Amino acid sequence: MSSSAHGINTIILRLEMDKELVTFGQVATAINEAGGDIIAIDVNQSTKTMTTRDITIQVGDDAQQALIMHGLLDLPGIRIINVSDQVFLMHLGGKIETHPKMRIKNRADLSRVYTPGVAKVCMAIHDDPLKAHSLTIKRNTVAVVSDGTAVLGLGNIGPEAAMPVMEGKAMLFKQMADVDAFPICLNTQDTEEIIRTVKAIAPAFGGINLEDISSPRCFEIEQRLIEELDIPVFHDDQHGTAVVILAGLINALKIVDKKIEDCKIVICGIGAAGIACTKMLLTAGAVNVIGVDRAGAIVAGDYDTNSVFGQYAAMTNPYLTQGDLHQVIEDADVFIGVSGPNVLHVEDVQRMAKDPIVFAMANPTPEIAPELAEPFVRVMATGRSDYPNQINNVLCFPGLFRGVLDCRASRITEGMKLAASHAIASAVSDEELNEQYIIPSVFHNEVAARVRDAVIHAAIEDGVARRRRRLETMIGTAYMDPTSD
Ligand SMILES: NC(=O)C1=CN([C@@H]2O[C@H](COP(=O)(O)OP(=O)(O)OC[C@H]3O[C@@H](n4cnc5c(N)ncnc54)[C@H](O)[C@@H]3O)[C@@H](O)[C@H]2O)C=CC1
Ligand SMILES: CC(=O)C(=O)O
Ligand SMILES: [Mg+2]
Repeated sequence: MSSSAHGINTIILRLEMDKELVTFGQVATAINEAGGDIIAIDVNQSTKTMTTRDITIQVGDDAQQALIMHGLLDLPGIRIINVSDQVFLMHLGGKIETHPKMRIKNRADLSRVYTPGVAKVCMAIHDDPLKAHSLTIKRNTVAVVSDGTAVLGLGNIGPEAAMPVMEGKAMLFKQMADVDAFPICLNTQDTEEIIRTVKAIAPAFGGINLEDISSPRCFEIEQRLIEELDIPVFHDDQHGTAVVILAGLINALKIVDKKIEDCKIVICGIGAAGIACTKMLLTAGAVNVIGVDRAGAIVAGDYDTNSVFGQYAAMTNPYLTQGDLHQVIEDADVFIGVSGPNVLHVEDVQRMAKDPIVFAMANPTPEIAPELAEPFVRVMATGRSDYPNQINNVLCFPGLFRGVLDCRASRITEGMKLAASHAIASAVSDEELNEQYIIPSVFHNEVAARVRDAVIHAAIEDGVARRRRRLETMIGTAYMDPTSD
């Protein structure tokens, strides 16, 4: 599936046109009739008989792109020389690179940043390993680790194919919160080997962000790494997503004037994101949460109590509601989808309670297309950037890790996650809050700083902040003071 299958995209067509057989007007009409929007035209080459033009076109999806191509090929005297897709162009050669902080101008500099000078620094860290936090990049680094088993909603596509997502996460870490993140895609899907490998690379990092590792392996991998490492480990798809969902729900419930404890909440997709989201909503006061996976509602008694679904059933579905998604959705106040594409139907949404809230967060294709659901819901959100109300873990992980690195937290507590949710929700003021704006934009310039401050505050309260300098003075300061310890 190409990326243009997932939203508006821009393509550039290089067309060779025989001037005697076809006019540019005919070309433009063919593109417009197929639904394409021409946004730029460049003449690349022109002779008496032939002209080559680059035509930049906005297209809705792959089907529309194919329609445009067919329309053009139906014209006489047209040859399509090349099609370039902006999404692919932006990925050429990867999306990130490393930069040195200073230039080595001469031998004296060389002898300081490298041998022999560097040896002094090595030995200082050898004598006091904590100095690695102030004398190496560890102070500001996060490893974004994936095994490629649950990449977005694309499934087990392997480590190479996971790289573009992990590079994207690294870009976001840097741009949103000045964290230096490294995409690390492992060529193993074995739980023990992943744990061993992450532990082995940990010395270079101040934190570990696990990404797109499928459930249930992700639970053990995260738990073991939390126990066995002295830096924070956070599975973004579980907790980052849960933090942002709760933030969105806090604000959406204000709009519909309902209390979380009174709501029937259906969560579809009881994997990494679904389980963490459930736990967070229960902590926030939800009572009637019903989880639905491929085999229908998860009900106590149907599963071994030690299994993942057995443990899930024990904390949810108090009224033992049974059935598939289309049955369970009846009278639900809230639907949260973290499963796969198009599992929720318009008829389901129509049977929800008054003022339904639908968060269809499967990426890249949501559980229901907003165009279909919107006429029947009060608040609609997706995980995507091309619709309003983007509920995406990018609102959490940059600011959260910024806070964690700045206060050198030993781990990430429930209190820190809850604080992050409230910080994100608070970035939408009461005056701004409306059906189309329940969650701040990913580009809201205060979100990462708010999350960072709230996380540091909670880390101090929970006793997990290890920074030696007076921690209180960090809140509200500029990011990271490199001279302080
Ligand atoms: N918007 C956001 O920030 C985020 C969105 N997601 C999306 O949520 C989805 C799940 O992600 P993870 O929890 O990491 O994956 P996962 O693989 O851990 O869990 C997915 C779960 O959904 C279930 N599922 C799949 N198709 C289903 C269907 N038709 N009906 C019911 N259940 C179904 C699977 O059995 C599995 O239990 C993906 O599409 C992912 O892109 C995940 C994390 C963040
Ligand atoms: C956003 C994200 O992390 C996911 O869809 O997996
Ligand atoms: Mg993810």
